[in-house]
Amino acid sequence: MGFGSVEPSSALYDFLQKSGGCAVIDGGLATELERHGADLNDPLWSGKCLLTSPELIQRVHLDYLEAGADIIITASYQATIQGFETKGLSREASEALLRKSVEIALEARNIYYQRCKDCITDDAGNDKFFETRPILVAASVGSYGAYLADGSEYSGNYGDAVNVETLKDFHRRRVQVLAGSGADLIAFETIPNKLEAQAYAQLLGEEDINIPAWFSFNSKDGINVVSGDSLRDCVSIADSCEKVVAVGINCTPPRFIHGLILSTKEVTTKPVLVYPNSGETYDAVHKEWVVSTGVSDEGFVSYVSKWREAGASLIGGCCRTTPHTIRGIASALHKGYEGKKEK
Ligand code: MET
Ligand SMILES: [Zn+2]
Repeated sequence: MGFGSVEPSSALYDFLQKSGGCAVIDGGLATELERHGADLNDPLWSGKCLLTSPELIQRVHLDYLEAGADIIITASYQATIQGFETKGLSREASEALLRKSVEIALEARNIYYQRCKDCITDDAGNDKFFETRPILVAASVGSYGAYLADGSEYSGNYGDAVNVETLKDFHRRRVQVLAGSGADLIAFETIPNKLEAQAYAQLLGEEDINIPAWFSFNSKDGINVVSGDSLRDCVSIADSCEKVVAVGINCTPPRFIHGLILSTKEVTTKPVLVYPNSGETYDAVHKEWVVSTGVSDEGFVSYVSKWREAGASLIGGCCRTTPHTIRGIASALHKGYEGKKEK
C-alpha cells in the first residue's frame, strides 16, 4: 500500500477510511530493541541496529504488525548521514543504511501480508484481508537534538548559533534519501521547537519531496512543546504546509495527551495523531528509565477511547510501549485481529 501519485491529504483520508476511521501506529522501536537485548548506548541509538542487527529490527516491526499496528515507523530516527560519517562510513554507505531502514520495514510488511495470505482467503481463494487492512511504512526523521544526543531533544534549546538554515542543511539530504526509498510518508518525530518545524516545512516546500509527511511534537507540561514554544504556533506551521497530512504529539506522558489533542484541534483540521510514551521519565545521568513514574499498559489503554473522542484518529505508542500496549490500543479501538498470537 502506497500513496503513489494521489494528492497527499486525500490519500491519508482514504487510508483512514479504509482503516475504519482511525488507525493504529506502532509502539516504541528503540526501547523495544533494547528489551530484546540490543545495546543502544550509542549516538546512533536505534540506528546502530541497522549495522549490527537488522533482523531484530524486522522482528520488532513484525511484532507490531501482528499486534495490530497499521503504520510502522522505521529505525532511522537517530540514523543520520553525519552520524554514520563520524563512525567512518562513506557518504554512499551512510545513504544506503538510511534506505535499508525503509527496506527492512517494507520487507516486514511483505512478510506480514504473506502470512495473512497463507491463513485468510475466501472461498474463491482471494485475500480479503488486504482490502481492509492497508499498512503504511513511515520513514522516521528525528530532530537535530536527537542527533546531538545532548539532551536538547527534550529541551528544544539549540542556542543562538542554530537558525532555520542550519537545520535545513542538516536535514536536507536525509529527507531526500528517505523520500526516495519507497516509504509511504515521512514521520518527523519528537519535534522540540518551532524553529525545527519551520525548517521541515520549508524543506518540504523547496525540495522535490514526493511523499507526504506528518509532524509530531513533544511536550513536558501538557501545554507547550518542550522548548516552551506555543503548541498552537507549531501546529499552525504544520497546518499551513500542504505536504503535511497529519499532526500531533509523541513521546509525551499519557496524562497530558487529552488536553494537547484539544489544543491541536483548535488550530488544524488535519487528522490528529498521538503516540505517547509510557509516562516513565528518563534519567539522563544514569541513562535509564525510572519505572515507577509510568503507567501500566492497562492505564495507558484506558485513555484510548477518550483520545479518540477528543478527535485523535491515529493512535499508537512511543518509548517504553510494547506490542502488548499496541494490542490493547487496537482492541480499545475495536480493531483487534482474529488469530494473531501474542509474542
Ligand atoms: N520512533 C522512535 C522510536 O520509537 C521515536 C523515539 S522518541 C524519542 O524509537
Ligand atoms: Zn519516544
